[in-house]
Amino acid sequence: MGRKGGHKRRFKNKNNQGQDGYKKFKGDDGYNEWYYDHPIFEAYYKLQLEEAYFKEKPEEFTLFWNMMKEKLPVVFRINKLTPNYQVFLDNLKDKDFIKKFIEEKRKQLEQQGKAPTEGQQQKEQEGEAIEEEEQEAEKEAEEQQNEDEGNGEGEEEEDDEDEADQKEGDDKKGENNTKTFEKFEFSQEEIDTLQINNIKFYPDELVWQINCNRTQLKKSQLLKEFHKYIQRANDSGLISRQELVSMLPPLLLDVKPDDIIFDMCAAPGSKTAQLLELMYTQGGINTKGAVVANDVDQKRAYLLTHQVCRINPSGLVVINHPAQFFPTLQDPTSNQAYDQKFYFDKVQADVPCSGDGATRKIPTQWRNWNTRDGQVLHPLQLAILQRALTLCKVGGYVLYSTCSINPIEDEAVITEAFRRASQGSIELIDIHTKFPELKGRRGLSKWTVCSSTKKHPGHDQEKKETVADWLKIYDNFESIEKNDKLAQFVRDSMFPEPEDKMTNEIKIQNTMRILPHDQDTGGFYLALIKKNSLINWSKKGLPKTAGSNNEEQSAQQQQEQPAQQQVVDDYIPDASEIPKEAESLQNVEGDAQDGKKNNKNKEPVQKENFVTIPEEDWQNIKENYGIEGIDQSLFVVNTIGKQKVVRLITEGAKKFNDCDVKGVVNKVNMGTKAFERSRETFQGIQCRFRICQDSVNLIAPYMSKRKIVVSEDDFKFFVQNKNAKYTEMPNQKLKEEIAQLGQGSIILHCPTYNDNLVCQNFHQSVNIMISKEITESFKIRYLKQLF
Ligand SMILES: C[S@@+](CC[C@H](N)C(=O)[O-])C[C@H]1O[C@@H](n2cnc3c(N)ncnc32)[C@H](O)[C@@H]1O
Repeated sequence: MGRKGGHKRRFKNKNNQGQDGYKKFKGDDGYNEWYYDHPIFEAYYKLQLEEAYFKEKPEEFTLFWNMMKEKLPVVFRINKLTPNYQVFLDNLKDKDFIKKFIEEKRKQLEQQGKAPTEGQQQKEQEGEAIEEEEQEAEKEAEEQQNEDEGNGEGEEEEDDEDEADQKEGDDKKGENNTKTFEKFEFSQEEIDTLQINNIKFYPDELVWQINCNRTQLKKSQLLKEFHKYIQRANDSGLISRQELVSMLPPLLLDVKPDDIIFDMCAAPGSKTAQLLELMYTQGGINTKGAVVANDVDQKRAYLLTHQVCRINPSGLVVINHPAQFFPTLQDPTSNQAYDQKFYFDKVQADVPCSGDGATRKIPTQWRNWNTRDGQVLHPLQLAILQRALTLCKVGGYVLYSTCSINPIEDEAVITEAFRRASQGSIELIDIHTKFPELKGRRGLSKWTVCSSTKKHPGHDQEKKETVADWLKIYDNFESIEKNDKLAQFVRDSMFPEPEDKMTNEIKIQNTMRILPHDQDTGGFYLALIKKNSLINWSKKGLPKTAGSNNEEQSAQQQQEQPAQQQVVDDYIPDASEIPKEAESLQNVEGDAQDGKKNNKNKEPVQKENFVTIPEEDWQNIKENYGIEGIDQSLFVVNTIGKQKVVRLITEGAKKFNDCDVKGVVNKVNMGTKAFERSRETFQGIQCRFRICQDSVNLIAPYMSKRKIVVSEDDFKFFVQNKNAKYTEMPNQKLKEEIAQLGQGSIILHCPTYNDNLVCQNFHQSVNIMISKEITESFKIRYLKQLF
C-alpha cells in the first residue's frame, strides 16, 4: 500500500526552498521529492576509484553509486555478557520469526477487539507521517539556520543507528535521481519476505541483519510492534544497534582480557561498548583490562557514559581531551626496558572524518559534500594517528578507521605517517585474511589530489559542464600556483609519490576499503598498524600548505620551532598544524549521531577525579555483604559532589588512574555503579549502602551474606512481581529465608541462569530494584515475552 494524498510539506525557512543543487520540490504526482544527486561528488569518486576497482567492469560503478543512495538495513549485535541471551538468539534463528511475531500480535489485538481496520490504519499512518514530516521540516530549517550562522553542524540523533533526517523514497533509484516518500505499510506478501539473517563473519552468531530499513520498521503499522521489541532489547543493553562496518575495528584489535585500550575518539561509544563486550566475554569476572574512552567534546563524552553503561562495565574509563594532545603519563611500575612512560596495549583511532562513506545514513551529504572537508580534516587525522602510535606500546597495535571513502582522509594519512616514522618502527598488517566471509577492497596505491570548483552544479539538465569544469586536479604539490584559493587546504602530505613508491613500500594494499554495494553496508576504511619499536618521528618542517608562500612559511616555522625539526619519539603536534576549520567539521561522521552540539555555550570543564572508597564506608559494606576476594582499591568514589555512589573498577582502570599522578587527565566517569548510599533510614538497616543491579553479576561471586539462592521458578516469580508481598510468595521456605535477613538490600541468585536480582527487603514485601529497561530485558530473557 503506497502513500496517497498530496499533503504539503511545510518549509519554514526560505533557504530550504531551493539551495543551489539541493532542491526539494513538489513533484507532478503531489509527492514531495528530494534529490539524491551530486555530480561533482560522483565525478570525484569515479576519478579516485574507477581504475583500481571498476576497470574490468565499468558498469559496477553505477551499482556502487546507486547503493550509496539506499537506506541501510537494520543491523544489531547481541551482547553475549547478558545471561540467558540465548532465548533472544533462538528467536532470531527461526526464519519465520517476524511473520510469527506479527501474527501473534494481530491475534492479541483481535482478542482485545483492538485490531485496526484497514481504513483506520491508513488514516493513523498518514496522520503520524504528516506530523513526523512537519517535525523533520522544522528540524531541517533549524539545521539550515545553524549553517547560516556558521555553526556548520546539523541536528544529530542519539545512537549509532539513528539516522539523520532522511526523506528519501523507496523505488525510484536508477530511474532518475529523485526519491519519493517511503511506503508506510507492508502487504502480507511483503511481510512473508522479511527475514533476519545472521552475519557470518562475526563470531558466535551475535550479529543479525533485517532485510528492511529502520524507517520501514518504524512506520509500518504492522511492524511497529516488532520495532518496539528490538528497541526494548536495545535500551536494556541486550543488543546494540550498530552499523555493520562500524563493528570491524574492535574485532581487528584482537582484544584480550588484560589489555588497556585507548579509544581516542570514542563518542557516542558503539565501538567502546563492543571492545568491552569482547574483553569481558573472554575474561568474565576475572577481566582486568580497561577501555579508556576519550572524546574532545565533553557533552559527547557524557553521552558515551550513558550509552556504554547499558552494559555495566567496570573496565570503562571516560575522559575528555583533544586526542592529538593527549599527555604522556608516567608509569612507575613499568617493566618496559626502554622507559617509565605509560603505554597502551592497543589504540583505536576512529578519527573524525567527512563521513562521505555514510551517505546511506547521512543524506545531507548529497547537499553538502565538497573536497574541502577532507582536506581540512587530513592534518587533524594525521596528528591523531601519530599520537596514537606514540602512545601505543612496542608490540602493540593501532587501528585507524574512518567512515569516509576519500583517499585524502584514508591512504594519504597512513602514507604520510609512514613517511614521518622511523623506518621499520611500524608496519601495516594485512587485514584481508582475517575475515574470509567479508568482501573488502585493497587500499589504493594511487589517488588524485583535487579541489572542487563549486559546491554543487545544480540540477539544471541544460547545463553542459564537465568533470574538468568541476574538479581542479593538482599533479603534485610543487605545481600549485601561489595564490590558488582552491588549494588553500591542500598540503604536501596529501600527495602519493610518483610511481606509487611509498605506498608499495609500506604495503598500503594491506589496508581495507569497504564499498557499500559489496555487502549492503556503509563505506568504510580500516588500517591496522603494528608498532615494532619506539618511533623517531622526523618532521621535515610542518606540512606545507598550498596557496601561500610555502618556502617563506616553512622557513618561518623552522625558526619559531627549532625543536620540532629534531627527531622526536614523544610526538605531540603543534596546534598550528591543524586548521581551525577542522573543529567545526568534527561531528560530521556517520557513526556519531548524538545530541546537538552547541560550541557557543560550552560550559567550563569541571575536573573530576576518582579515589578509593573511605575506609569506614568500605568496612560497613564489606561486613554487611560478606565481601571477600576483591580489593578495596577497586571501589572508588568521585571527588566532586556527595560521593553517593561507590563504583567498581578493574585493575586496568585503576592502573590508568594511578598513572595520572598529576591529575592532568579530565575524567568524566569510571567503572560501574556498585553501591549507592541508601536513603532508607528505617529500623534494622545495618548498612548505609544498597547494592546496585549494574554490577551485581560482578560482585555476587564474592558475596557471602545477604545472598539467597533461588530456583528458576522463584526467580521468574520475582521478575513478574516487582513488588511481591510476603503473603503472595508461593515458596514458603524462601519467604522465611528472606524474612530472616531483616530489612535492607539483598540479592536473589539463580544458579540455572547464573544471574542475580537486587531487591530491597521490607517488613512484609520484597521490591525488585531494577530499572524499567532492565525489567524489559528480564521479561524478554526469562519470561520469553514478545510484547
Ligand atoms: C567517528 S566519531 C567516533 C565514533 C565512535 N568511535 C563510535 O564508534 O561510536 C569521531 C568522534 O571524534 C570526536 N573528535 C573530534 N575531534 C577530536 C579530537 N581532536 N580528539 C578527540 N576526539 C575528537 C568527535 O567528537 C566524535 O565523537
